Amino acid sequence: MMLKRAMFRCGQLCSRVFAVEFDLRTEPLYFTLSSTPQELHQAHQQLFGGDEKLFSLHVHSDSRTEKARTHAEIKHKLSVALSRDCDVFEASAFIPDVKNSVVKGFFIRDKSTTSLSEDVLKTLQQSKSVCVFSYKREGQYCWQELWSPVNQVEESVRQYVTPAAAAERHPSTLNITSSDVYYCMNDAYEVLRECTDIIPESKEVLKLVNEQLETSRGDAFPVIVIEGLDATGKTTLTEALRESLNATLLKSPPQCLAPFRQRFDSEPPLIRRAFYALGNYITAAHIGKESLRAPVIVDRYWHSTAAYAIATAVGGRVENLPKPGSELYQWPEDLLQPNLVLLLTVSPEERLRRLRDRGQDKTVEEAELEINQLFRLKVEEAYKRIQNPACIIVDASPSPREVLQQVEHLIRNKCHLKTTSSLPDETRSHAISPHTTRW
Ligand SMILES: Nc1ncnc2c1ncn2[C@@H]1O[C@H](COP(=O)(O)OP(=O)(O)O)[C@@H](O)[C@H]1O
Ligand SMILES: Cc1cn([C@H]2C[C@H](O)[C@@H](COP(=O)(O)OP(=O)(O)O)O2)c(=O)[nH]c1=O
Repeated sequence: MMLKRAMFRCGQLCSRVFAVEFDLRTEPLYFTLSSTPQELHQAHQQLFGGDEKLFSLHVHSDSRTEKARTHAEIKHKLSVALSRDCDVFEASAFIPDVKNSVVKGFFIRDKSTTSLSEDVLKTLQQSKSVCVFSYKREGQYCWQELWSPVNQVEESVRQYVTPAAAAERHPSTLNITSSDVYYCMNDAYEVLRECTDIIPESKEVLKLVNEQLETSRGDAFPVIVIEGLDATGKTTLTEALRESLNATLLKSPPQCLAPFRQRFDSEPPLIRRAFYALGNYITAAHIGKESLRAPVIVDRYWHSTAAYAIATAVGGRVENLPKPGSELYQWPEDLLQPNLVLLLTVSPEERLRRLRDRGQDKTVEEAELEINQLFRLKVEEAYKRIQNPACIIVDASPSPREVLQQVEHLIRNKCHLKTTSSLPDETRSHAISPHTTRW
């Protein structure tokens, strides 16, 4: 029974294209399966041509929360339980251009002569959501079969690995909508509602959302969002702007969600990103109220939520990101829009200096920067591709005072707002007023 179910699931997988993130600097290795032997290309030989043991493992479930949590659990187990002789690559099985068709998983290359990887896979395979394949070679060819630790899979058919053309859209971009980025409040709300049994804090977060549903914003004071990677100077600038504009300072996620943040940060992206998305709607409600009284400065908002989510979801290199203009960079229809979004940018070296000045451990931070170099590049690129409203790039490498002046200048031009602090004393006045025209 168990085997039948596994075979059914694997059968569904076999009609897909497989992608293995074999080398993060290049595009994935793509292959399909065929009942007749197929010669491997040189690129595929690198993975399938040696004499290492090869396995792939995919996580399948009708429940999205169960699927996300099982995937995260397996990722963790593979990273701690396998020996150093094993390479683990991100892998997926998908139908090209079909949204939500991706079944995520891992590809394992075991160079050892021990049976450790088989033992680990045996335990993992006990989960009804996990499907394991092994890969065997014969001369030029390599075939995939449903893996069983006791070799009882007589019915299993040999499916030959067949090199496939690169997919136009990187597979990781197919499942982003409503799994990593939420384009309306309800989608994010539903995910947390599905989690209330396993994560009791979800109830409290949903309660806060219900209490603070967005109030409408009429002709109000301007709303200016400051975005950027960690240590680009957002806190420094937003504090200065609060002074100079006599503004209210808000942030996303809002203070009321701070007690839950750590809990949700330890959850897989599906749940963690829903939490951050809801944070924006609470902040939006605060913006709606506060902008009736004064200009509002927001430290991170939707751009951060979407850019970090997309950069985490998209494996490998920057080229794998959704192309500029993709619908994945659209602003959610039901989320209050700011008047201006400014993206602070500094060179990686300057960022490192600022992180250090802030007291972060030098070696830990350097190692992190190195490992996450690709991630940072992807976040920054995603920031720049988000539309309606798009962000304006601000070079944040000069002194805090110069950055403030530059930003004040932009605000004056774009929001028709007079600012006071960095002007000469005699010209200072409380010159900020609400707008009579629509922003
Ligand atoms: N324009 C600037 N020039 C030099 N150092 C800066 C500048 N802006 C901020 N810093 C310093 O860099 C560090 C990070 O700034 P911070 O405002 O906390 O960044 P963020 O809020 O984006 O993480 C702090 O130590 C801060 O004093
Ligand atoms: C607002 C937001 C932040 N983040 C991430 C980005 C940063 O790595 C991290 C920092 O958040 P932040 O609250 O700005 O912390 P700090 O004040 O210490 O800089 O949270 C998201 O992943 N999604 C979001 O929606």
